[in-house]
Amino acid sequence: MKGKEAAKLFYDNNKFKRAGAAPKRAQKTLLGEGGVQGLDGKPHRHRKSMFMSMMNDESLEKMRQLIKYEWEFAARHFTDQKEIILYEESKKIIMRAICSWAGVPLKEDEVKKWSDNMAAMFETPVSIGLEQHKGRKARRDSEEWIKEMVEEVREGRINPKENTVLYQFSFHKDHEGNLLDSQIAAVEIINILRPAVAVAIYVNFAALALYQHPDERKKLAKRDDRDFEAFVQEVRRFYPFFPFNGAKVKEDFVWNGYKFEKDTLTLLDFYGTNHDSNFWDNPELFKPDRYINCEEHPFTLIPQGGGDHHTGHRCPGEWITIDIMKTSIDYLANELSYEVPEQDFSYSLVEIPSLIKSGFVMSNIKRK
Ligand code: HEM
Repeated sequence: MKGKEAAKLFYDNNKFKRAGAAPKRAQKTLLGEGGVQGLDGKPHRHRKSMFMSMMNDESLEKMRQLIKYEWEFAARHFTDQKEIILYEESKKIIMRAICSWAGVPLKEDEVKKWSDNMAAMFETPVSIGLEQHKGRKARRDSEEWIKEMVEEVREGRINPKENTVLYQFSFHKDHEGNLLDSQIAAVEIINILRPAVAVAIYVNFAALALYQHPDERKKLAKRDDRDFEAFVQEVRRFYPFFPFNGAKVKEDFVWNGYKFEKDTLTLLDFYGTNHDSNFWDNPELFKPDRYINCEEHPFTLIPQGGGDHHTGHRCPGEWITIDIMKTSIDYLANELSYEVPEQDFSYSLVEIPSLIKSGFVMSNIKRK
């Protein structure tokens, strides 16, 4: 299904459930088992509140400062190198910032190892053979790493600050008042780290958009937050990322003449909804101006899901995603000068996730 009305239906908790909707292969790599994505009803709302409580103003401001600090640190090193692959560098920048924000200790010489592990989980969810094996190993290793950390926090052997993800998730009690199993707490902490690192994919698409739309890039020189917001929203709408999600029908019902039978897996086409010409004017054009003075789009701009963040499955990481993108775009548009050598900018509309083939190579980087 696609489009505004279909999205409203998909996010109706009386009609659809998530239990049993995710394929095993994705659970073994991308999602993990026992996490918030597969819960429904009260257990879901309760677990979701654990994520949402971390997304307050103070905490988001902290994340903005951390990502700026990490970009600044990385930018200094970019100027010593002949060229860099933006995708590889931004995964490390984000991993440092998100671990620091989440209270997860990460040694500098382990940044690459663990950011590669996070990436392997989202780069392989639909793959088979060796690639699938790589994703599964990354999940096993990462869960073991974080599970041990949760146990150490509980035993008082490491003491993260109270307002961090590591502390809050380690001591979170479920809707029946029990501590989460340490394995599940690990799955949920990874549900913060892994998708944050995946924002590197959007950073890459933003770099491509800046390169291919120099007039839009010029607008960002004024550093007006409204222009940054519009640019980010258009990158999230225009480029492919998480193409669809699935849910199962709760009880038989009929909608617009279509019969939905209990337990039928139903997919909502996120990319198709973001490009639906019934709603979007010239959806195949990259046009950030379309967001100036317009209202919110809870069921039409759904790159990270739609509906309500608290009661539904919409991504709780949207604010962090947008903030990481804004800071990264500011560095790419205003803080750095660089050349973009000839390379393969193509990306697929059928692979999950869709990555720019070259990873976006930048050379001769200087501070402005
Ligand atoms: C790279 C950018 C991101 C994309 C494209 C993305 C996309 C999505 C999508 C499509 C969903 C499912 C929505 C649904 O089924 O209704 C989702 C859920 C989720 N996302 Fe994100 N996300 C991103 C970043 C983040 C970040 C930065 C975090 C955490 C800091 C995060 C944490 C989560 C969690 C915990 C869920 C499960 C929510 C639930 O089931 O209630 N995501 N995301």
